[in-house]
Amino acid sequence: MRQISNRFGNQMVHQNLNLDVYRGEIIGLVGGSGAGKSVLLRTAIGLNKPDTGEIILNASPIGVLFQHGALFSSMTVAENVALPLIEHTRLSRAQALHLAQIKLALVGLNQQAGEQYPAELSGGMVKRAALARALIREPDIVFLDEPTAGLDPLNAAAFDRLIKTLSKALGLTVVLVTHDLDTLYAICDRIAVLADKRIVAVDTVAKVVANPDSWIQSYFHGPRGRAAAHAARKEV
Ligand SMILES: Nc1ncnc2c1ncn2[C@@H]1O[C@H](COP(=O)(O)OP(=O)(O)OP(=O)(O)O)[C@@H](O)[C@H]1O
Repeated sequence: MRQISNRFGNQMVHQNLNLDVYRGEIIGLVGGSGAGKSVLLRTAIGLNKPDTGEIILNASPIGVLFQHGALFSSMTVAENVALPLIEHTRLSRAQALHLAQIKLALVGLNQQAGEQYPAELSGGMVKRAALARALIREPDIVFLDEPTAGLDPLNAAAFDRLIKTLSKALGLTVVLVTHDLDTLYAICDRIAVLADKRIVAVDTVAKVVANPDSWIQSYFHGPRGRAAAHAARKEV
């Protein structure tokens, strides 16, 4: 991202923002509520045209997991996962559904789950299904908006592991927006901090945590930040 600016009315959300994402890394984007993380994600994937600047994306296709999973309730889980193939390729419906089952297996969902409707699955299973859909066109890069939001801690940790395993096994680049400090410590190779309309720090977790910026200090060294850091150290 080069010199990105986004303005809504007289509200400037991003101003001359720059960020590089490296191939194969998991990079976490953090920032306060309303800092502009979702807008930045939408800009990166082309859903929002920035007022200035450019996105240089050497990847095609891309995969996206939206904040609320966004599966269609009137379709089965497998039909949801197959949809991008049905829309963007010449595969038959049967072929697309077959590939959907394979992707569902990759994220740990069986055939029976594929035949159910989203409302019949648990929150964790819906997230997995949404991830399978994001992966269905074999993207080089996926954008995940708060992937663990709404999951209980055990399911959130399992979903973190799944993202990391898939990223390393498939060489997949992952850009994720998160408020989940455990996710940051557990799976992110680097963290980008969005504050004051730009990326104020981008580095490994250890280096970002040591950054003297006041927002970073209060975010990572508040009670929850300390607990997450402590838990991460214990795991190592
Ligand atoms: N389409 C839009 N029209 C007008 N204002 C918008 C639009 N989209 C976002 N905004 C504003 O841009 C700012 C950044 O919003 P954004 O959703 O990116 O924040 P965020 O960092 O993702 O927040 P959160 O962590 O709470 O999800 C907010 O003040 C929001 O009201």
